[in-house]
Amino acid sequence: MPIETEAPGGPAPLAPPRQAFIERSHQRSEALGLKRHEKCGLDPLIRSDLNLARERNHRLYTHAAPVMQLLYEQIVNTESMIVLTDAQGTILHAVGDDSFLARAHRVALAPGENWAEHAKGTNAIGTALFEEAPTLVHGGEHFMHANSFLTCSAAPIFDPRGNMLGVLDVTGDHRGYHQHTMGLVRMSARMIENHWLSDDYNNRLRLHFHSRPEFIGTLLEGILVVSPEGRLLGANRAALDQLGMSGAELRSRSLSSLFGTTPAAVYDHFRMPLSPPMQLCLPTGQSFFVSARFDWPSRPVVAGLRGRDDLGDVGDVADATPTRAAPMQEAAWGGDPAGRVADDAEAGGGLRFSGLQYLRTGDPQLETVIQKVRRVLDRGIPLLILGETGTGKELLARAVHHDSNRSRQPFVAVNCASIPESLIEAELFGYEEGAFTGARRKGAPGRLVQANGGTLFLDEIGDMPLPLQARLLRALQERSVTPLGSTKSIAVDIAVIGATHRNLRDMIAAQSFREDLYYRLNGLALRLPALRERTDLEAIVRRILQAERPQDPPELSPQVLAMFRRYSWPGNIRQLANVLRTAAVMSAGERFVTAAHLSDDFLEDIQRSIGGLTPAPGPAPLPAAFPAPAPLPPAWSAPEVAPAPPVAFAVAEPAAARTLGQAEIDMIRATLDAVGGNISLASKQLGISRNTIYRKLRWNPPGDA
Ligand SMILES: Nc1ncnc2c1ncn2[C@@H]1O[C@H](COP(=O)(O)OP(=O)(O)OP(=O)(O)O)[C@@H](O)[C@H]1O
Repeated sequence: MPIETEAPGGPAPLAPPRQAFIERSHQRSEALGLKRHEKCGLDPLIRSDLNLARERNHRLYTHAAPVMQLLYEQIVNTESMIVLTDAQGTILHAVGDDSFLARAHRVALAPGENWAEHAKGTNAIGTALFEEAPTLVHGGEHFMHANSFLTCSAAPIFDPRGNMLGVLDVTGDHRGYHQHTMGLVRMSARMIENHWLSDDYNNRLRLHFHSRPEFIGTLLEGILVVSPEGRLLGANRAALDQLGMSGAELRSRSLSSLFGTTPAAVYDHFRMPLSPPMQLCLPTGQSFFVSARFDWPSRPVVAGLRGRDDLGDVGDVADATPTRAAPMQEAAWGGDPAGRVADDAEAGGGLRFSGLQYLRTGDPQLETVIQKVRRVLDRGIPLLILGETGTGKELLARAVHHDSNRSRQPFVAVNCASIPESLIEAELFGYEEGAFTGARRKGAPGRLVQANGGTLFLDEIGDMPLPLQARLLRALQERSVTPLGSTKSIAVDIAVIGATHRNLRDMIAAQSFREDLYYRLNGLALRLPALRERTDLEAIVRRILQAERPQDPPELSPQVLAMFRRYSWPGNIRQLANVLRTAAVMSAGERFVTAAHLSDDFLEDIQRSIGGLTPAPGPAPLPAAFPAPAPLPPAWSAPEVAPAPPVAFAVAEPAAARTLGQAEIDMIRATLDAVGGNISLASKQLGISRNTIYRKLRWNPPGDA
């Protein structure tokens, strides 16, 4: 619901603490030599610096974008805007009503401008940065008179270790001030922080808690991240608030000193899928209800699990709400669709989590792949996984490791394309103390040695430079590694799984990949189907939505499902997961994901990919800082309230023009083709890093192009 406009006015007269807060900031502004009558001239970063700042803060924006969009829906048509800045106060992105964006631009409230106190004096962004606290600056409280037509509510955003990431701000005309805005901004900042935390620690045990059980799963819940040994690794702000501790204080504690329990006891409690939350007490006697989550793959689930839904809730170890019954389709594939298989050897005849079983969601091509893998499991046969980006190559490698008899040893993944060429050798083989300038003093063991006893996953193996291919081959054949700068070799016992989206045979013909290494890696080649070739799109969607919103997993409306089925998914399951992650947040509280919950970038992409659709009156105009969307088909333009029959798409328009980002990707692809897929050569020709090439060719979530 949009914010109601209030009668002109402002916040209640300054309460003493707020008054002191504002006065302190005015004193700082004066001490900085700023003048109240100064005109806020434009002094933006040059375009490339802004792009650099955006690139540096890409992750922040990825997490903030869906939240900003949600927030924008609340403030649309209220003469206001939403601003995201980095930790230095530079505006990275702004969205808002066109007319207000134009007014804000006149006082330099626009991307590329810096709003730290030293640049603009007292203002919500700069003062929130300085005070590291949510800040409201209204009308004449701004230091510079030119800004006194604004009312600004800003909240800092922190990572789970307490580092400042940036500021989220809602600014509007001061006559439209509404007391709820600050609350909305604070909650939105918390949402971004919680996303960040889940993303950082998605394979760790996470405890979700609150003193009232009904608040678990809401933005008010505290989240603690716990290491297998019981150390507290991170926490969200609600956790610190509830526990009354700083991040540093919390990190010095352990789960047992805080709550008098251990990870093993937590796992034990949540062994049963429908276990109620635990009740845990601080040493002070304050009591909390706690539920726990962790994401697969991380440990075997033992004993007594009964059938649950097809989603297997991806490692949820606690869920106070009952889940839906298993759909027949998945049950028909045999075993427990959540990935559990009977295993008498484990846990006294209990059930064991199977990574490969987890991947069976009904696609016959994948089924064949899994059958093949099962036949060679633990036979010392190297696997080579082929498939487009995002098809699940790493997930399959992890599943193989998980189900193998090496599962208790490390799984080490190395992405050969994302490590700078000059560092790959040291990264893989390690180095001795003082082996080269810039190396860590003590030396490093190298990934092959780290994987000893376990599995080494060499992702993007086609991007390994030729000289290193020879070295890798030698290490694999001799089963030993000699670190850089050392004369001693170290014996290693590793299972190797390679993966690539390239055609290695073509590379061999072009002499950019060694034939002998190819045969050494290719004991069994497995091709993962692209998402568009798979028949289990719906099952994968259900699984991802369940993982995103375990308490109330939404479903796709028939329109969206129809679109998804027709789309080509160039980024495969990674792209699907990103789209659904955003949609799950956007559709919070609703049963269906509709087109209104999808990002405009994605809708534009779909439109281009499906090949031109009937233009419609179009959605509400997009804020200036987002690229203008292509017109949407009628079914997408109005908010869907309930599912309706699938839409028939009429081909009426030529495909939309390429975006700048697409043109860039095309150029990278063309260059790569011209140099036979050699990333190093392409990066030299294009003047960009190997890393950038790699990143751009992966499907990136909507954000900075
Ligand atoms: N069957 C699946 N169910 C749910 N999520 C999946 C499935 N397969 C892959 N994913 C998710 O899709 C994303 C991409 O998977 P993964 O990294 O394994 O792909 P990849 O082929 O190795 O990609 P790249 O070639 O770019 O390295 C991950 O977030 C992964 O968890």
